Amino acid sequence: MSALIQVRGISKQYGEGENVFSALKDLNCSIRKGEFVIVMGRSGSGKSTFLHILGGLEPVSSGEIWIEGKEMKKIDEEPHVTEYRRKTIGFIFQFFNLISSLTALENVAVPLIIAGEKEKRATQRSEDMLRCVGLYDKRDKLPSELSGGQQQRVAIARALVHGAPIVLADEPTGNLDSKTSTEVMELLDDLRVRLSQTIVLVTHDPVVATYGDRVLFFQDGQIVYEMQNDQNGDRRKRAFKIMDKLHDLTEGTLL
Ligand SMILES: Nc1ncnc2c1ncn2[C@@H]1O[C@H](COP(=O)(O)OP(=O)(O)OP(=O)(O)O)[C@@H](O)[C@H]1O
Repeated sequence: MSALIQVRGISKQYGEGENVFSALKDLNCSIRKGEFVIVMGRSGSGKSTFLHILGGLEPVSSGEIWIEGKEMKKIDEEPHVTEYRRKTIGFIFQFFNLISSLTALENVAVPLIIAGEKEKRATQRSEDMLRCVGLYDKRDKLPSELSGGQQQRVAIARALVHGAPIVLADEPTGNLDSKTSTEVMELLDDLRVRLSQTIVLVTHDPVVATYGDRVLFFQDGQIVYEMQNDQNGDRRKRAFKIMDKLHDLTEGTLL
């Protein structure tokens, strides 16, 4: 697998003068095409900032990011950044962020319609995607008529419908119970393999983290440890190993 995302010495500062705060500090990493990368760390360690920067929602203060061999600085300006977000990135959030007045099908179709796809084709692709997440029969329901897990599956369908090579997920199971969380993770992992996507996922949950190929542990805006997950090993053992490491790094003050 070749490097899809290259992060070279990036830093991110918020504020100015005396109030300047460094959310990311000289951070380096490389993510391969098709990899499933988990980002963990205590609250405020810079996980969401990292995801937002990768997604083109925030610029870096210094350093370089290369995506598919292109330097992001060149992407960072309009109109390229909007196009980058539309074509290259699929976002999944903790609170689903579905549009409450639109049906499941219409929500999934939104990125395609915005990208200028004809309505008939957009509907067809969205129906196919809803089939993939097992919700075709709920296509005409509003978000309020769906369970939390179903809403997140609609959000996953929306994130993947335009075939983005990179999926960025910020605590996608943070609002779900453990059984639904497992279902959502199984689905995401299955789709990732079927659609050849690369996922970077932020979570506080060690069980969710077991789905990744690799776990990056953040502390004070830096990656302080990396763990390869043995996908053939026992999931419970993997979760304990991750939990132990988190405990070591945060002295039990993570959550
Ligand atoms: N727009 C902003 N202006 C100022 N400071 C910010 C801004 N966004 C984030 N920060 C600060 O940067 C640091 C990193 O924030 P970030 O949201 O990336 O952390 P996180 O690891 O995702 O935390 P959590 O697990 O609580 O979501 C925090 O101390 C936060 O207060």
